[in-house]
Amino acid sequence: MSGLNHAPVVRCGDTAARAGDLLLPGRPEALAMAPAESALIVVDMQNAYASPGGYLDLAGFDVSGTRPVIEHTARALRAARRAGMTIIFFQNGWDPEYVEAGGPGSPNWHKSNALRTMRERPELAGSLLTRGSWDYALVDELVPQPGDVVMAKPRYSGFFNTPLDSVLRARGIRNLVFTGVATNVCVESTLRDGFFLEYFGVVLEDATHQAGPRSAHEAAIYNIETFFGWVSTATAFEQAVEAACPPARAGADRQPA
Ligand SMILES: C/C(=C/NC(N)=O)C(=O)O
Repeated sequence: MSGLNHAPVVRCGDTAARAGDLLLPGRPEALAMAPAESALIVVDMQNAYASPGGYLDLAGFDVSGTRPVIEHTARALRAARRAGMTIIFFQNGWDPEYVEAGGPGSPNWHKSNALRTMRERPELAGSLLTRGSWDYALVDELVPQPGDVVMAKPRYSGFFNTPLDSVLRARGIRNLVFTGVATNVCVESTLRDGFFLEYFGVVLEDATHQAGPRSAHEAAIYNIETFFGWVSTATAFEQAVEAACPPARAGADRQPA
């Protein structure tokens, strides 16, 4: 992708890049990150947000552009696994009684388009973003593997009322690489909160999709690039992993006959 800078390089702690670092081209600068200090955060790749017939679709948002997001997230997952990074899948939603969603005393009750849609269409009551439902489930193409962390979140930010910060700190993680839906809601909210908590956040822009018009995605990317973090692509991430972790020599892992 054009526009991704290769220099200068930013590294958490402002130290020089070290052997084994991923050197990720990005905007406004490239980032150097040790895989052991980095996590791939897959935000809400649930049927609700990425599948026709899911919540966003039913609420009138265009989800026709989410297929490439699934594909690019799958590629980022393969690369992150190869690099040995921590992988965190978020699932947004609430208990079947919607206690965690908050009642009329919560702004979430008023602003959540999922809750509003269910109030407007009672036949959908109990089905949107409800734990245990098809809508809540991750898309079939993105299956967590043993060792991945799957975390529920009840609000847009992955840092709010979740163990995310303590899980990351316990592992010494400083860099967060984001994919998922929606760029302008949960991805941006989580990356922003991470910024305030001193995490270095980078979004893979081709592995995200907005809720709303394309200009909402562009505005979120602008905010991230200009104020809160860095912007790269799934392809650049794959290539950075490839460069840092070259494939084993052909035959090197064969057992002796
Ligand atoms: C609009 C919306 C976005 N969620 C997200 N995962 O970014 C919602 O949950 O209502």
